[in-house]
Amino acid sequence: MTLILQSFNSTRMLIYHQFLQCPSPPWRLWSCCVHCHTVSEVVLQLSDQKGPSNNQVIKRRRKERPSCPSVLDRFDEQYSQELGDLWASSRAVLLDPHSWQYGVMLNRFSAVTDITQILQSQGFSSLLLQTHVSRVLSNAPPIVSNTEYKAGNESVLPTTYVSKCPRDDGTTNAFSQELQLESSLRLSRPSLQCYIHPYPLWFPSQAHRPGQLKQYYLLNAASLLPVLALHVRDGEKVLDLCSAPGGKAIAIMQCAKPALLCCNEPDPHRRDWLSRTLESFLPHSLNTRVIVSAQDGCYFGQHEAGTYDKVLVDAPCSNDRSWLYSSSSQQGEQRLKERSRLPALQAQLLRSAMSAVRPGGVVVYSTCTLSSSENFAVVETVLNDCPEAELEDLWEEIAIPLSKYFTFSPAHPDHGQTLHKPPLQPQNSTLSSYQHRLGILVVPQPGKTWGPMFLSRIRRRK
Ligand SMILES: C[S@@+](CC[C@H](N)C(=O)[O-])C[C@H]1O[C@@H](n2cnc3c(N)ncnc32)[C@H](O)[C@@H]1O
Repeated sequence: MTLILQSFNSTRMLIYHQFLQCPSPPWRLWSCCVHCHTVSEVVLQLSDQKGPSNNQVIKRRRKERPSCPSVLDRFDEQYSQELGDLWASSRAVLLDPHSWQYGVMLNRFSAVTDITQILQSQGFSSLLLQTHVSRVLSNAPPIVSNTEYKAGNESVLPTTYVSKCPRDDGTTNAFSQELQLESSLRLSRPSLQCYIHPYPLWFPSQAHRPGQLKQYYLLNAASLLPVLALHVRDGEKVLDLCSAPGGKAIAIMQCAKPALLCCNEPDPHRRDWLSRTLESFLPHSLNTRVIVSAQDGCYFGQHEAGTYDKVLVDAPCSNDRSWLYSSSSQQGEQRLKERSRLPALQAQLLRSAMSAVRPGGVVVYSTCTLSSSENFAVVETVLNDCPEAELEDLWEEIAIPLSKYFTFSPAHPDHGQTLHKPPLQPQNSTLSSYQHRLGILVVPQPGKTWGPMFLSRIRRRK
């Protein structure tokens, strides 16, 4: 096992996890958990089972990239007004990429048992399994049985897989039996599984392996909330209106067996990226049910009015995390200039989604910005324009049960576990309680660095 830490300039380094040697074929992974604010380069050495000659060195360079001053100034001005006290701590998180946490979403179409073991041994725990939200989702009656799944060849997870992961003494243990049970449950009852760590642990992304599906997708765990809010059921027709690079499309396919998932993306480069994601995570047998389209989402609803049961609008927005690290001040300023056009585009996409959904169907609108004009204001505009739009409450269903993991605005003043539902007067925010009822906003905070993520759910009246 080799772990080389290079170029660190402080003793503030803390390694708080044991190295783990995983016996799973075809590769061995030694991994470690490093928490360090000043380490600028970490080299992890991975070795496959064929021996040291096949060693592969993976370098992870954490560049100390400066934030863009003009973007930061604009955010300071706007978000201190909109978020009040929450902005100072959120700002600290956004300005410290070393503190960012990553979620690991498992791919149920791949063999994931070994990954589950690795994650659990490293202190990752399942985000959604124990929550009210997942209970709501898993209470949906399983329409397909285990055998139907296998006949449809939609999972490559053999039921005997865990027997290939013996204990050191060659026997299988209670843990592997538990995993076996979990595996068969996953087959019979699709469920979204995401593992998170309390610390900002880096987990390696998976390279393309010809003929094999990827086992997991790394993401900001808050990105799963819009998918949970969509409540996709087996047999439904679903539209992912702004789909690339496809993280939420993959998450949708973990939750249920839709009759159709249409992934729309007008930008050709991003559409290629989307296609590669779908290919890497979904089996060929789903090719007729998961399709890619290339329309301008603003007009999608005109062409396919009333067609879909569920529509996700994960809109283009000022992506706060990435905008703060614009590659040059020129790029940052250009983005800020174009920012004023976003609310109109977002409202147009949301209107189009309201046309594409059938009466009684559901639209979820989401962004990854804290900006109120791209979040609450867009939803408010469209509600005013569409008499058939009916807002649904996400506080009881998502914000309150998941407040252990995410900080939602308005948070309790002490930033503790308790969350105030918005009809109560917000105490540390300048947004009105009416605005807060338009959706829920995940605000990155120390220790819960997920977000920014805004989501709102609207039902089209019958
Ligand atoms: C926030 S990203 C979507 C992320 C994606 N849902 C995921 O989870 O991986 C927004 C996407 O909307 C696309 N987009 C921009 N303008 C659009 C339009 N007029 N119609 C549809 N999509 C658009 C962008 O190219 C971008 O890929």
